[in-house]
Amino acid sequence: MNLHTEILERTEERSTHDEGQALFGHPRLNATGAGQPSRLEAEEAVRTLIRWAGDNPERAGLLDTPARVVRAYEEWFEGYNQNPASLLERTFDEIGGYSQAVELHDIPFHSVCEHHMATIRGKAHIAYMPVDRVVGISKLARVVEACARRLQIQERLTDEIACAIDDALRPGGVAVVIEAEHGCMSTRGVCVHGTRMVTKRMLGVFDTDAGLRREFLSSIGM
Ligand SMILES: Nc1nc2c(ncn2[C@@H]2O[C@H](COP(=O)(O)OP(=O)(O)OP(=O)(O)O)[C@@H](O)[C@H]2O)c(=O)[nH]1
Ligand SMILES: [Zn+2]
Repeated sequence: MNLHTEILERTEERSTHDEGQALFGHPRLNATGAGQPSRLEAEEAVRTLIRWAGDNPERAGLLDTPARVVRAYEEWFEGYNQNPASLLERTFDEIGGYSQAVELHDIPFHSVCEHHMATIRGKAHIAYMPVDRVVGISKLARVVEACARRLQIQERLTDEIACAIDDALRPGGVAVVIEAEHGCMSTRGVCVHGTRMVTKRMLGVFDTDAGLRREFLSSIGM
């Protein structure tokens, strides 16, 4: 089967990923809402952690810290208020005869590991094979942000980015590679610096066509 036929068949036959488990509606991505503590309760929790760390939340330098931390959480976890797929709703279909992969490399991101709530910092590389339409390229970086600004493990982050693009754009295939350093490994526990965790999610033609996959991986230096 040639690549074009494969893409068409995929477009016609495939169903959405986990129908009824759309990213935003999925329980793991929709943890806020009912039962969400008030801002004052959240600030009190930060005071407790300051005491747990061994310091005094009433000393002058720490008085405003709980409010700052709670505001910072609103930025670090902004993803819970975003629906990644909806960021890809506006598409462009005047793409001439363009029929090759579209790639965006080296998208920096910051996430928080769900085991230790330590920083995951790294970059994502994305490719998709458009079928008749493309998305504004900045939207791919926005999808990474929306998925990363939550409590995550890297494998799921990789999967969610790929599935959001796949569900929204219905392309011939999607490839997502993430390389990241985990603060929970470098600043505590085993205390190993400079390691890089690499995860890959290949869908559609990037899964079935080894040549295409190799081309993408080699274009990002892998
Ligand atoms: N697979 C995977 N593991 C992760 C990720 N982020 C953190 N981890 C690991 O999750 C594991 C949690 O292991 P536990 O044994 O429950 O926790 P722990 O006792 O704090 O483990 P150490 O980090 O080895 O001290 C650790 O090995 C972390 O390195 C991730 O994104 N993916
Ligand atoms: Zn961790």
